[in-house]
Amino acid sequence: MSSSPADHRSGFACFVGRPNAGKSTLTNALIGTKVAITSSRPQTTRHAIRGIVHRPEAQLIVVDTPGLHRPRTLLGQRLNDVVRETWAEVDVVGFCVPADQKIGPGDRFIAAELAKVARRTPVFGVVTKTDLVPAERVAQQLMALQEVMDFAELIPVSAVDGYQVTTLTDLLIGRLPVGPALYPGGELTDEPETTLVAELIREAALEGVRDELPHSIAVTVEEMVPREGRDDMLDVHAVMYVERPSQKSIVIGRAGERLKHVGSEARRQIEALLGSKIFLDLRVKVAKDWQRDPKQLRRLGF
Ligand SMILES: Nc1nc2c(ncn2[C@@H]2O[C@H](COP(=O)(O)OP(=O)(O)OP(=O)(O)O)[C@@H](O)[C@H]2O)c(=O)[nH]1
Repeated sequence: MSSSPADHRSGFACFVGRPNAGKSTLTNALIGTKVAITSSRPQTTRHAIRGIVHRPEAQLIVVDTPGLHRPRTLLGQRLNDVVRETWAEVDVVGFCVPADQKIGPGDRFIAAELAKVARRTPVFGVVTKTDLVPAERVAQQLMALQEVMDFAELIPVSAVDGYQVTTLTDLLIGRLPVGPALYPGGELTDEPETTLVAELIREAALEGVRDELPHSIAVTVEEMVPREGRDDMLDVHAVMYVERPSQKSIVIGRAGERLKHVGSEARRQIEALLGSKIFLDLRVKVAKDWQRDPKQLRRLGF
């Protein structure tokens, strides 16, 4: 661990907001590397993946939580528990509302929950995706957001064109306690590599399946080992779980085309993450109703 100046700050932040608010993309923009999972489908972030902003004067650890939502399954309940636990632990929370959508009941539901932690933890109102709308619309959204609850800061940002991403980072850092760096320099995430690899495969699989049910796919990495006799190649053995045989045929596709595409897309992402060539052995299995079965949930890492 590097030595830190006396006024060095360190601590945790997380972004909350309804599905698709842009939390993962914003986390990636802050960190500058792809660690959280983005997808155009809602509620795809499951793990509290952390990315770390390293600066000489501060270390900001971003915890990316799943979206808070009305729970219908055991998995849904666990996700909400994770969200609340995360809020209780962090130093500052960013509540994300997209600039291009009206503030609705979903946002108010989250704001009401957030108001409970706002006494102890500063909550920022963050208007995301400002690149999608004209400036007047951003201003209107800021005013509408101000009505929802008392924020410690209000700030518009765009993760896509980088607007105010650094300013937001500065403001977040300003709320961290004085303290030494908590993680060694250069480390971007403390998730085990296998979890990140599994998430990348799941993301690729979700992009491939245009119809339904992001929650019906889970991925585990069974083994990740260097290829014998080569130091530039890893063998990755992974299993994609679906809930029903019908879903299995969807993810495999006609003559295996879809699975092949998912495999090569995931391989590209994993190679970029690990900086090594990989061979991906990806199999599909049916784990009946895994979302409702505590034993299976545990095995799949929830
Ligand atoms: N134009 C634009 N699109 C964005 C921006 N940020 C995110 N998006 C898009 O909005 C969609 C949702 O973004 P995510 O970052 O996955 O949203 P999220 O809030 O993490 O979503 P969940 O994981 O479902 O809770 C994706 O298609 C992103 O590409 C932005 O600043 N500008």
